[in-house]
This record gives sequence, structure tokens and C-alpha cells, in this order.
Amino acid sequence: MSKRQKLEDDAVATFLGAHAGWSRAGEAIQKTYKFPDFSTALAFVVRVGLAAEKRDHHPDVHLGWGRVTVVWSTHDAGGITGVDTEMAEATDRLYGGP
Ligand SMILES: C[C@H](O)[C@H](O)[C@H]1CNC2=NC(N)=NC(=O)C2=N1
Repeated sequence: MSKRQKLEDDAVATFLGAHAGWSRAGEAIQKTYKFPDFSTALAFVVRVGLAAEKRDHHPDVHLGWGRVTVVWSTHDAGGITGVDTEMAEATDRLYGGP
């Protein structure tokens, strides 16, 4: 199955169950990350943005002091696809940890 095909609800639920902090927001998945200050949060947004350019798949991002919310959905498919879950995992790796 193509990664750009809309995932079934149960597949999205499985992803959410296995990935802490991610939640469903309509036809998208989102997560808010915390940072000690604004510039660290901004640097994270830049790293996510560069990864998005590389993959040609772009998130909505909300940047605040010490906080970044990243929202993934596939506009072309009108919903959540395998590219979104792939990029959500990449986003977690960019934040840090395993
Ligand atoms: C032409 C280009 O590949 C497309 O418009 C890409 C760009 N980035 C994208 N990003 C996201 N999130 N969804 C898309 O459908 C999408 N489409």
C-alpha cells in the first residue's frame, strides 16, 4: 500500500497507542514538545523544517516560548497517511531520545 494513502482509523489508533504524546486532531496527528527557552524551541522547528524539505512533506508548526506543536497531515490525501506517521517518528528522533 502506498504511504500516501489515507490510513484507516484503527491504524491511526495503533500508532497513537505506541507513540507517547501524539494525539489525533481531526484529520491530523499532533504533539507538543517542551523546551527550556525560546531559542531551543526555534532550533527544533528549523530541524523539523529541514527534514520536511528533504522528504517534501511539510507540517503545520506552532512555536511559542518553550513549546512547539507539530501537526502532520497529508493535504493531497485529505487525512493521515504513512508519511505522516513516518515524519512523526522522525520528529520524535529530532527532539531527542531513542
Ligand atoms: C508538490 C509537492 O510535492 C506537494 O504539494 C507536497 C508538498 N508537501 C506536502 N506536505 C504535506 N503535509 N502534505 C502534502 O500533501 C504535501 N504535498
